[in-house]
Amino acid sequence: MIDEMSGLYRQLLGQLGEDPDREGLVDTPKRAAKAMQFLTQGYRQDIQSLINDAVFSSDNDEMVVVRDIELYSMCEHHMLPFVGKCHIGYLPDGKVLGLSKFARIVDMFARRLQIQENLTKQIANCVEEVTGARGVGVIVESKHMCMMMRGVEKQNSSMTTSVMTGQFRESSATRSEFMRLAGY
Ligand SMILES: Nc1nc2c(ncn2[C@@H]2O[C@H](COP(=O)(O)OP(=O)(O)OP(=O)(O)O)[C@@H](O)[C@H]2O)c(=O)[nH]1
Ligand SMILES: [Zn+2]
Repeated sequence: MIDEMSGLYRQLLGQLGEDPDREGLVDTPKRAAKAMQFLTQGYRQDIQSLINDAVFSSDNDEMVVVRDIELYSMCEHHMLPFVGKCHIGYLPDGKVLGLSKFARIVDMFARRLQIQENLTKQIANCVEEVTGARGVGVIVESKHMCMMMRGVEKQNSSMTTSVMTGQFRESSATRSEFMRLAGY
């Protein structure tokens, strides 16, 4: 896969008017292919091995919030990065998830070609499925390079998306508690 992708990057360099054989670029196709593979590794990950049974029984049924998980993804329209943070809250129902797994779930979905709305929903659905929670809230706030480096070239706008399920959707008190704990 790396070799084939390197070939494509080499062609791309040629299309850009570059000389792929000049000193600075000799290893670039391979590096770019490896980088792209890393940035899209979410396609090749499996949720079961990622969670690795790190779901623990607990009789604490109060809200858990993990905030400020940094997020690097790429938009499916331009294949340019969008960068930001994600906050996840859930109401456990007898089971809690290992803390690091929230960040792993975010990365698994972020390292694919995405739109932010779908990414937010996929994270929420996954946390809900894995924990069997009474409700899940996910907020993603990010800046899109396709709006900053090109296109409308707006440097200061950011996009916030949220998905609330179960009790987070039904109860405004639960939602408010989540927003407060997430720092809003
Ligand atoms: N809703 C949403 N839109 C996104 C996201 N990432 C990129 N976009 C938008 O996708 C749209 C694609 O619009 P097109 O008109 O097909 O593409 P374009 O000519 O490159 O658009 P401009 O960016 O306006 O120059 C743009 O409005 C982007 O800002 C995302 O995560 N969510
Ligand atoms: Zn884009």
